[in-house]
Amino acid sequence: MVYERNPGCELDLGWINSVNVNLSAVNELAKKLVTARELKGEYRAAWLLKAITFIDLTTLAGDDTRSNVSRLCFKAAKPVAEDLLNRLGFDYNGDSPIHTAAVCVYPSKVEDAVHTLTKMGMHERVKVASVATGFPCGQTPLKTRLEEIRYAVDKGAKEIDIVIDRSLVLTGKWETLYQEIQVMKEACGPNSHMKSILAAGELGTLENVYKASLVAMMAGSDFIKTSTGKETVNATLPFGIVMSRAIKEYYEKMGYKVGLKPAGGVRTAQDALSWLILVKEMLGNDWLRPDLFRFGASGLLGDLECSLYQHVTGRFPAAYEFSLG
Ligand SMILES: O=C[C@H](O)COP(=O)(O)O
Repeated sequence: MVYERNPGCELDLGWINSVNVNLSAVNELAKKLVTARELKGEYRAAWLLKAITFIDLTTLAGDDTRSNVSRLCFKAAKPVAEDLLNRLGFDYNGDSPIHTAAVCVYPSKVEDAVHTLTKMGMHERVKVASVATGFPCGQTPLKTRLEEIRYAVDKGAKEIDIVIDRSLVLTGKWETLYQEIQVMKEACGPNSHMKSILAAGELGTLENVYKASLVAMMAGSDFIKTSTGKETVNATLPFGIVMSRAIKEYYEKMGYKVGLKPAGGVRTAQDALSWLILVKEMLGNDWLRPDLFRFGASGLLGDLECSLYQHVTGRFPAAYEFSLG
């Protein structure tokens, strides 16, 4: 996976203040995306497999342990039962492309994930992502938030999912938001990719989601991510539409491709297909690569595997036939 780094640009308040979102057009498009996901036949299997390669397989729970993080890593490295994968024409030998893009854990579990993936020889292919900066609320002092990033990088995280301080968006403090994200990017250092979680469900309006997306990109975010998974409203298609528009506009003006990561509540194969169609329609095939698109999900993989099984056998799997992970 080759990352394109976003160097960011100066904060452009004129650009931010010119943002205007047509709510009914966004909702209309979101409805169409739900209808468009009814893919059939071979295409469907190919898209389901592709969806697996975009997952940041996540565990962000208070009871995470070294062993459940290890299990997560095994599942990330071999996400589909081997016999099912064989029936789809793939295997796990050599350079199998079938693995998730990353695992995503708390900073204190980064070392465990790096250890397991290294032992499996998969650490170059399955990245270790860590949430940081007072996840999920981002309400700790900036100094502490930056230390958390440095800790996770030091333990081997190659991707850092920061959370923004939503109060800065709600009070229109764009300069402070920009400066905070900029120093967070610096703290990630030259080798760790930064995803900025906007927590769109807490930003009040779609216009704020658009503006926060632009500020995050101007400050150098390599990805913008919808949600932490802990808000009341997480990854919705309207958020995805608005954030994709912002990504496209940023690309057209600045020439850098920033990635998109819907996260939180993406649980079914149908949800995943809607997102893939959204990205294809709004950003184009260039974005359908793990370095530019991810799903942050703890439960999606099981349903993708189940749908692949159904595709191959024409029936739902019995519980004993494979682990849904
Ligand atoms: O960043 C990833 C999210 O926390 C995952 O949310 P989820 O558990 O609803 O899939």
